[in-house]
Amino acid sequence: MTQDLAIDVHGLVKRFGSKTAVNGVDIQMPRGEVWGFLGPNGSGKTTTIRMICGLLKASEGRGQCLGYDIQKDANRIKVETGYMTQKFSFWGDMTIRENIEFVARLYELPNLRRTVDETIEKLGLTNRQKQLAGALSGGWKQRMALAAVTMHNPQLLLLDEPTAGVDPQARRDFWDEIHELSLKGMTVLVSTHYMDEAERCDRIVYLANGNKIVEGSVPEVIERSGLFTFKGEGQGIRRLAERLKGQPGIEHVAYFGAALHVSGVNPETIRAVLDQQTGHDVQWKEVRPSLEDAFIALMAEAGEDTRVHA
Ligand SMILES: Nc1ncnc2c1ncn2[C@@H]1O[C@H](COP(=O)(O)OP(=O)(O)OP(=O)(O)O)[C@@H](O)[C@H]1O
Repeated sequence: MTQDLAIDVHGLVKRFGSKTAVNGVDIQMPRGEVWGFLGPNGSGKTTTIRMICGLLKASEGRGQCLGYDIQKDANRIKVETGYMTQKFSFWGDMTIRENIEFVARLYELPNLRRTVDETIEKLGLTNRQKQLAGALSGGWKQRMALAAVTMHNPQLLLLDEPTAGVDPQARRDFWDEIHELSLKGMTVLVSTHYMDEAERCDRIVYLANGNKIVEGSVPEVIERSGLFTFKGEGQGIRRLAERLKGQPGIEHVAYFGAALHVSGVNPETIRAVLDQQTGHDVQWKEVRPSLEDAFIALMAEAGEDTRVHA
C-alpha cells in the first residue's frame, strides 16, 4: 500500500448467487483527488463503493481503503469515511436541526451543540433550523445530506449519485461544495450519470457489466476512444441527420443543443461524406468529441451492449 493512495483495491469481484455484479475491478486512487464513477444502470458502481467502504464483503479480491484492509477492518473504514447512499434520506417530520443533531449523535461527536450549530451555519440554514426537513427542496436536502456525512470530518467521501433528480443550479452548488471539501484535503469518489459532472473530476472510472472499461482524465478518455467529431450548424441539420446515419465511416450522429455532432474514427472519411452532402445550409468544424460519444465508442470496442445507456 502506498501511503498516498486513499483507495487501493485489486481484482474486486462480487457475486450475488449466479449474478456477477462486479467482475475484477482495480482502483488506485490518490488521496486528495476527486474521481467520478460512471456507467449504465446496474453496471456495479454501488456494489463497488460498498465493497470499498467495508459495507459489503468482496467475493474475491483484496485491498485497502485509507490504509485499512477492506475485508478485515470494515469498522475502522466506516468511521473514517463519509458514505452518502443513493437514497440518503431524512425524517421529513423532524426539523432540520433535529435531523443534523441525530446524525451527530450517531457519530458520537464531541461538543455536540457547537458542532450542530456550526454545521447549520455553514449550510446557511440558521434561520430555518426549526423548519421541518421535509419542506426543503431536493437540492437543499442533498446539501444537508452532504453536511451530515462530512460532520465527522472523514478523510474519504463516497457519494452515490448525490445529485440525481436535482436541478442544474443546485447541482452546480453541490459541486462547488465538493471542490471546497477537496481543497481541504478530502478525497472524493462520486458516482454520477451526468457528463458535465464527470468533466469536473480529476479522473473518471467507467464501468459496464461489472467490468472497468476505461479510466483516465477526461482528455485521456476521449483520446483513448480514438474518435473525431465534426459539429454542424445551420438550417439544414435536421434533414441531414437522417441521411448521415449509417454512412460509411460515420459511427455516431447526435444532437447537442442546436448543433449536430458527427463522429467516427477516421477524420478523412467523415470529411469526404460531409463534402458530398450538397444543398444543405450547414457549416462544419472539427470539435473535441463529447465524453458520451467516447464512452459509447469504448463500450462498443470492449464488446459491451451499447444500447444500455446511462
Ligand atoms: N443485494 C443484491 N442482490 C442481488 N443482486 C444485486 C444486489 N445488489 C446489486 N445487485 C445487482 O448487481 C448489479 C449491479 O448493481 P449496482 O447497484 O452495483 O449497479 P449501479 O452501477 O450502482 O447501478 P445504478 O446506476 O442503477 O445505481 C445489478 O444487476 C443489480 O441488480
